[in-house]
Amino acid sequence: MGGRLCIPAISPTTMSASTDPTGPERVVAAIIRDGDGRVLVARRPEGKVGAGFWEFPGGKVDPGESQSEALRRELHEELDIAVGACTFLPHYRAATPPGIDLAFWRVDAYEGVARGREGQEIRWCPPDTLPDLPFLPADRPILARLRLPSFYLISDVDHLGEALFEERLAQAAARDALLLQLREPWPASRLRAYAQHLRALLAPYGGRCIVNGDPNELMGCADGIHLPASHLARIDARPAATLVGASCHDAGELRRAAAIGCDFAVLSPVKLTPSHPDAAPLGWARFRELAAEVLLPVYALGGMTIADRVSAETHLAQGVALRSGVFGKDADLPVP
Ligand SMILES: Nc1nc2c([nH]c(=O)n2[C@H]2C[C@H](O)[C@@H](COP(=O)(O)OP(=O)(O)OP(=O)(O)O)O2)c(=O)[nH]1
Ligand SMILES: [Mg+2]
Repeated sequence: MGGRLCIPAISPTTMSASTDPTGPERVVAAIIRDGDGRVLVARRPEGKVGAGFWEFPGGKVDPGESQSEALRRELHEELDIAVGACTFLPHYRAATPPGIDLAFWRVDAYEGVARGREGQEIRWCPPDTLPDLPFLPADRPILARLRLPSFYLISDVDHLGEALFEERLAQAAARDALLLQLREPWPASRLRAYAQHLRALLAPYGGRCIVNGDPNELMGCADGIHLPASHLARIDARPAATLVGASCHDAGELRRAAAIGCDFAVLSPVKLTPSHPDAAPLGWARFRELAAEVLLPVYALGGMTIADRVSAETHLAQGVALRSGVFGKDADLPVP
């Protein structure tokens, strides 16, 4: 996941199938979730390339077909479902070898009961269990994305006070899947104790808490660790935590986060922010260029609001990172 990647310029408006026989094979794959957040995956049947490996349902785009037409046809053929609304996911980029152009779409609505119509095994799996299945290698970066929500919240406890912070956090967690970073200028003992408390608060909502700081001091107290950029520069191996994130500001730091196997990075500042008035903002165009160089999920940080989520995804971000003070203000909470 390290080096420079060639990202094909795919956009929903330029999606008709290639008629150039020397062009890449265009393939569409579907992310279908049930009400519990489980994802539908299929095992490639005997006789196909990659038989026995797991994949996301889908297949090749026929000449003259748009991607969404191909998606509807493939899911009818493979799963016997009629797809309604579906959404292109520009930030879902697979590690496909040259010659294949694999685009992911989210199925927002469908009719029917999915079944393996071509004799293939299908399963509904919680995203955390997907990495245990033998997946087509190209899909590995997609599995990492599926474990992460669109919102990465950064704590603001010293500013808000514990009671108000926890009230806002619970409100937000009830509305949307959340990953929270506990980031406070506290001694490790206080961070450890409060991280455990927050983890218990978030667990009933399916939210998770990771803690910012030195992995040697904080390991095991939360669902993971967030590495400050200064720490990322000093370590050679990924800390053995369930989830590991890293703060990055340039291409070198992003490549390093990818190389040591972080699960995600946060890239900042995207816009001007009162907390860092002297830092030159990257802007969305530069953010996209930097995010395109790694397959690692990258959150956008700096001057973000909840409404920036859509811009973030079109600029290849996993989602937006924002401080809880901003997150809860004036009931400005995420739309489910
Ligand atoms: N459908 C799908 N294909 C994937 C994924 N990951 C991945 O590398 N691929 C590759 C495998 C194949 O080389 C190609 C898709 O081919 P396919 O065999 O599904 O195409 P198809 O459904 O049209 O099948 P066929 O009629 O050509 O047999 O893309 C994935 O998650 N889903
Ligand atoms: Mg297929």
